Amino acid sequence: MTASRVAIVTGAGRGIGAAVARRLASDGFAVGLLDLDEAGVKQGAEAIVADGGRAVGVALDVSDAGQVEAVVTRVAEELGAPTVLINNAGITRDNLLFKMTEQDWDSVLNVHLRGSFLMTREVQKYQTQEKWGRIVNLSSTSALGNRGQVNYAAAKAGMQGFTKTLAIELGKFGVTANAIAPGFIATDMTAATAERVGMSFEDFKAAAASQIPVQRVGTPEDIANVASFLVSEGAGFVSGQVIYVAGGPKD
Ligand SMILES: NC(=O)c1ccc[n+]([C@@H]2O[C@H](COP(=O)([O-])OP(=O)(O)OC[C@H]3O[C@@H](n4cnc5c(N)ncnc54)[C@H](O)[C@@H]3O)[C@@H](O)[C@H]2O)c1
Repeated sequence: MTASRVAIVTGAGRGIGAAVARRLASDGFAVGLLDLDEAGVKQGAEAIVADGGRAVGVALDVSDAGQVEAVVTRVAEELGAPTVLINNAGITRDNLLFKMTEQDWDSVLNVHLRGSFLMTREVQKYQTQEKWGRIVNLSSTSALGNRGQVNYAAAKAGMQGFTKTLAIELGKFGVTANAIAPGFIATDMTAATAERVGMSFEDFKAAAASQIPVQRVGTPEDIANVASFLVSEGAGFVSGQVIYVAGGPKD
């Protein structure tokens, strides 16, 4: 890999995004860690720098066009042209359809779809200029349908169509776009779901694991491993794909 490549990871303050940022740094990328949680990304960037890597952590709301433009420009100035983008920032606002508010709907679609659109529109300027790029979008097994998640399922299915279209439009510039669709990954997001349904996280994970063919829930590193491959030089002929990382298909 060219040592100077720069990656941006959104939602890098914790969970999957933080693990992907650490992994890309150890793969040799300079990493811009972006998140609403400024303390989280600053800490993540400091840890990468302490390990001898290059990184910057910046606060950002991915659904705010002005902030996206300013922050991507800042990362480019501090680290160099960002040519890898991991659209990972996400939220859930679960409710059955009849209880779901417009706010629940709008906030989830805004972070996942509007946020990924704004980030990608900004980063593709550098990718098309450099004639090389990698985009990885976080979808979910919920894209196939999940009770209590009409908003999230719609957003995560939307991420798949978004990804395939990016692959078609940007391929001629040497840019690939793929989606990772995780199953159950143990993070604060799934811990919050456990709390909401009134279960301990340990019991919730055990119940989930019993339904997964490999009999365990996933870790953020399981996702980071696949992201690492998709952004590598060797993955240049893989584009427009959705990779399910879920311990096997639904039984
Ligand atoms: N955990 C799972 O089981 C699972 C499964 C499938 C898909 N995913 C997806 O993977 C991604 C990461 O999930 P996670 O489990 O690490 O979640 P998480 O809640 O632990 O972390 C998400 C991060 O995104 C940040 N974020 C939220 N809204 C933002 C915004 N508007 N701008 C910038 N940052 C924002 C949060 O501050 C947080 O640090 C999400 O897109 C999620 O939907 C997770």
